[in-house]
Amino acid sequence: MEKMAVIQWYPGHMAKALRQVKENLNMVDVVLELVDARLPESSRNPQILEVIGNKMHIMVLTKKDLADANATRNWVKYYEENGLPAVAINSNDNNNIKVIEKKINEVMADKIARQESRGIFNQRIKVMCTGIPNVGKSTLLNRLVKKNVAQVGNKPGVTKSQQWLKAGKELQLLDTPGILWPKFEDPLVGKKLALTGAIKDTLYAKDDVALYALEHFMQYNITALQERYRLSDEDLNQPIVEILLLITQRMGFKDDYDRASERLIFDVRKGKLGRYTLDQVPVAATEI
Ligand SMILES: Nc1nc2c(ncn2[C@@H]2O[C@H](COP(=O)(O)OP(=O)(O)OP(=O)(O)O)[C@@H](O)[C@H]2O)c(=O)[nH]1
Repeated sequence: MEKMAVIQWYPGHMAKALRQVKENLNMVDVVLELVDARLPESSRNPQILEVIGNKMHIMVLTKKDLADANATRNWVKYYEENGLPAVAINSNDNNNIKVIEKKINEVMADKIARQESRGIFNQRIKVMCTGIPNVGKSTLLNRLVKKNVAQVGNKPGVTKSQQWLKAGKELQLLDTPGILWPKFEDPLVGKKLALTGAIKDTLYAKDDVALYALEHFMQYNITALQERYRLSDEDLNQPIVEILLLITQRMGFKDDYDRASERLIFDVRKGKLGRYTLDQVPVAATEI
């Protein structure tokens, strides 16, 4: 992934956003750490985690409608078993929003009880919403607030500043811009983030990401690949680069595999090859 190695994707506003998270942490009761259900671990920003420290926090696996349902269940179970409250949601479904509200109340129950024993009632719970770009922070906030207050975009980096919003009678929410970390130790993480739309499209080599997608679907959902691009068993016996060239031809793009790669990535993002989860739950994990 040559392009990724040389292009600067950690602009000033991300460094600033991380500083803001740090500065506001004392003001909030609970942090929602939004991760993409299709890649829960790869979309966890280690810098955000470091800043959050021991603050009470809830893992929110977004876009569960795009992820493999079984894998999502296992991820939620995995986090919960490791002492981290977790919920999976589809922000486009209002019913899912209640799940978050319930979880926040659950996590805050002890603190609320302590406040009430001191005669303090009806304090709004202050919630900070963090995560990488395009993970769905603004969409979730808009749902919780029940109006369009945060700007939503299907490309990363739409939210540029922080804002406090009131949600119902109980919550006060702080939106933050998406934050990526400066360097991916594992190049695979970069490919997964690119494939799912967390990195600007101009910042990665499309064919590299398309080849990764092909490898994933060859292993986990070969039927979807065959059906979508009319590939026979024989076609799939070829080296992966040859398969990409075949798909390019099937798409009618002759030898323009850059264009085909773009289309393939788009298809994966839109769920045209079915639901998928790129991160596998660790089998014998003891801690996170
Ligand atoms: N399918 C699906 N799409 C979602 C969900 N949540 C958000 N999206 C879509 O994901 C894209 C990004 O959502 P945003 O809410 O703008 O993401 P953000 O985290 O605020 O993005 P930044 O401003 O870049 O930090 C939009 O196209 C949303 O419609 C979800 O649960 N399911």
